[in-house]
Amino acid sequence: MNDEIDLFGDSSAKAHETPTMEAQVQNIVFAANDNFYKVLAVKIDKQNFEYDEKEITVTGSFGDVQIGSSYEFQGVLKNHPKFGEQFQATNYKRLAASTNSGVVKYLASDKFEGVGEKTAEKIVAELGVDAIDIILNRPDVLGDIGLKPAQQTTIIEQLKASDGMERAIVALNDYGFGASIAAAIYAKYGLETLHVLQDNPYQLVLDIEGVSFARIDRLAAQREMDPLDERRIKAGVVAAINAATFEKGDTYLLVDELLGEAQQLLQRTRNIVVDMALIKTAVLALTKENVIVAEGERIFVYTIYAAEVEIAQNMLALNQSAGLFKREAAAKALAEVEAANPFEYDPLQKDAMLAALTNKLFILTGGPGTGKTTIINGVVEAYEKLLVNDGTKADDLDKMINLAAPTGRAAKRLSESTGKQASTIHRLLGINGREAISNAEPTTLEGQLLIIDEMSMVDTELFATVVRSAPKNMQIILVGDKDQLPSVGPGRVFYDLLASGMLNFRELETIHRQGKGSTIIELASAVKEGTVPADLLERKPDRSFFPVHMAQVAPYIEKVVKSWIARGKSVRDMQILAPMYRTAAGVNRLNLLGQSLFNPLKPGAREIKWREGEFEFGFRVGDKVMQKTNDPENNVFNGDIGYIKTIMLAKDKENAEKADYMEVEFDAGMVCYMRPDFINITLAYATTIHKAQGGEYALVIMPLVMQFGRMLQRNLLYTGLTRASESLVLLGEPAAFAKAIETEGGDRRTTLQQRLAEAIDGVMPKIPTQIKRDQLNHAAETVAETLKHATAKPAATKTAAPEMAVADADPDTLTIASIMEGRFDPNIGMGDLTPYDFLEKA
Ligand SMILES: Nc1ncnc2c1ncn2[C@@H]1O[C@H](COP(=O)(O)OP(=O)(O)OP(=O)(O)O)[C@@H](O)[C@H]1O
Repeated sequence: MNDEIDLFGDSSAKAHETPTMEAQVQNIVFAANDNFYKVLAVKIDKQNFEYDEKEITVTGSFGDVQIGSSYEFQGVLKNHPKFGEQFQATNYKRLAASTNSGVVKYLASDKFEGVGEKTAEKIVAELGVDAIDIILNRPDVLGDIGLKPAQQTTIIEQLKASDGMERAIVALNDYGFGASIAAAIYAKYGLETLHVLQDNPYQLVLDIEGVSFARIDRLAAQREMDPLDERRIKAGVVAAINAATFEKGDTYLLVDELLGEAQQLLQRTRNIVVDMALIKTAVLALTKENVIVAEGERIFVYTIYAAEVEIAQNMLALNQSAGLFKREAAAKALAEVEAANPFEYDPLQKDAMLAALTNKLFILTGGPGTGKTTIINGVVEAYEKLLVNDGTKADDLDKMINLAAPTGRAAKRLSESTGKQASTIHRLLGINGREAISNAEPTTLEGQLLIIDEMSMVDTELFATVVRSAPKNMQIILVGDKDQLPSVGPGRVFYDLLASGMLNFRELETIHRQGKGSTIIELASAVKEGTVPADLLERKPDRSFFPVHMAQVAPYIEKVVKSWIARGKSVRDMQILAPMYRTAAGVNRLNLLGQSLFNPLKPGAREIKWREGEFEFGFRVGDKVMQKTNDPENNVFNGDIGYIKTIMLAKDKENAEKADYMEVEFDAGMVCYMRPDFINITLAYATTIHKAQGGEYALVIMPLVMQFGRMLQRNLLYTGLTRASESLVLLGEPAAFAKAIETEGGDRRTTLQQRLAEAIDGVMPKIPTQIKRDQLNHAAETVAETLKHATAKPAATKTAAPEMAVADADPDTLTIASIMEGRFDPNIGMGDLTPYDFLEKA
């Protein structure tokens, strides 16, 4: 039954070079319940690689593995830090069963309801060791040997399902899909998986997150699928909307933009000409199939369109219902909580807490140090008191309140500050972050209350999933800082919910954090207000701004870092943040600098040379690194920070596979990386501000130079500097600081506020609304025109940074105008001041 499925005709040739073994499964040590990942204990019959033992652990994506059956496994031998040598299978196939007892055990297992050991023994006695293949080929054989009809049906259906699943997994392994993504694909298509893969692999682009158009296009090209096939054009259109909305954070695209983007994508990946008429036909077909929705000139992916509508409807309905507790009871509980506090809540805080306790929906925003965490704590405590008064047992309280945040790091901080269990939103909803969120089947939340912190980072689709998972009577409190960067994914939910003015919210204004953190917070407030503080360049106990040119950024950071190290401080407590990767003040360059200072290459020490595009560096033991993708199997997620503990080099032949190998220690535990996995980590002495969202560091060093160009935006600057809890070192051009403040970037095109208004008026949009052909014709003309001009335009030239060196400016008389005009020499006024001074006194 298990003929090797060779979709693209190249796997058999590779099989010879790939480490391969035939082995009998002794036991299933672990089977993930939400994907195909399994750990098997096997006894080796034969292998084509060096390995002295007879038994080994095999990991990988497998279907319904049968204990006692023999399989051929292909993959690599790895050295796991905890579990020793393991065979990591990239694919497998079942060989003919080798023992009768194995087949009996399988048929008698609880997969086959109503089939006991006796019946299983009877089947094997009659049909022999090949019983399963015989039944699959000739199902009526079970009747012939006298099984009851119900038993026949159970066995045949279960065997067919398991066989189909196995074929699908083998094919998915062949494509190189990992366990989670394979599970997402199988969850979507079930027994149709093979059919979809063979007939229209482009469907995966539409249905499964993380399956890129380019990847499927490469595979389809190998199969010589027609590049003008309608299925390809449709997938290209959807991929183009997804790419454009993700890049800009908008929830929709204008139709003329879409046609242009789609044409470019479809032409680029196969180097062909795609007629606009074909794309228009595909757009029309997709609107008819409800894959995309057109509303006037705006085109949405259906799931995002529906997500905005759903969020609006749910939020409004929730907002109109009263909370579980009455005002008097809530006030009494709050007074008790406050009495036990070392301080009194300010009036705005009190008001916010009362609103949080007595409304079904409550939204809280505030800058750093205004007491958001304090309010979460107070509300949780008061809520627990109220629940106990209402008869909830103390042991059940934890189940009643869900605390969640969008990233692992933010969840950890929430858990530390509340002393209660907090999880990522994904984990709370039981979704692994790999399947398209619209395909995910989240668990229904339990309990009475859901509090989400760092809400500004939550995107439209994730929040729609939250809303869908929360039972109608669940109270929701959303907490965040609206002035921070919006989510990475499309939308700006938190901002829109607040800006609509239709939902219960409070904004905290009084800064309560005293002492060390205070002038950083003052600076943050000024940035938020859009003003450059007069004391920007003054030295404060906790912050300083060193006015330097781009070329001096690295040498100055070096001084700051050396001083940090000299004071016995650790790399763990500091972070260099920059808005972008390139330039001499960008993340890449500063990572190399950070590495050279914190972890210089010692003579004879190991280093694995690596390259990310133009960025070349080496991984060393001790390096601070960041995970760049979600890896639910190892419990590490995009943005998690770890430290390299072990490096093995291929040339030293220290591991069985004689390969380059690293082990990285994360909070969640040790994770191993082989060369193909190295792209999942990068150096993290410096990171982008986006990646640092939700994190907090004792020291933040942040360069700001005009060369950062478009990235100089107010909310980016604000997010970066509010990551600092004790010390902040800004360095660069004051003009860049001023430009960031002037630029209220991040204006995303979304319709959530419009949907809220429609919901309140009771005129919800009809889903879907179809696009008209004349609208497309008009759009196509615009695109053709734009493209014509675009080809005629010379390549964009970089805008030069404004001249800064005018030597007669005095920092004491610094004005915003002078900064903006560049009438300021960044070096004047530095005198003997060095970063050492700042840090020595801090
Ligand atoms: N009413 C108050 N009186 C005195 N101190 C307060 C008051 N409210 C909060 N604080 C204190 O101010 C500090 C900052 O509060 P909190 O951590 O809750 O702010 P936050 O908004 O969550 O800040 P961040 O976003 O930076 O984490 C804490 O030390 C807290 O104990």
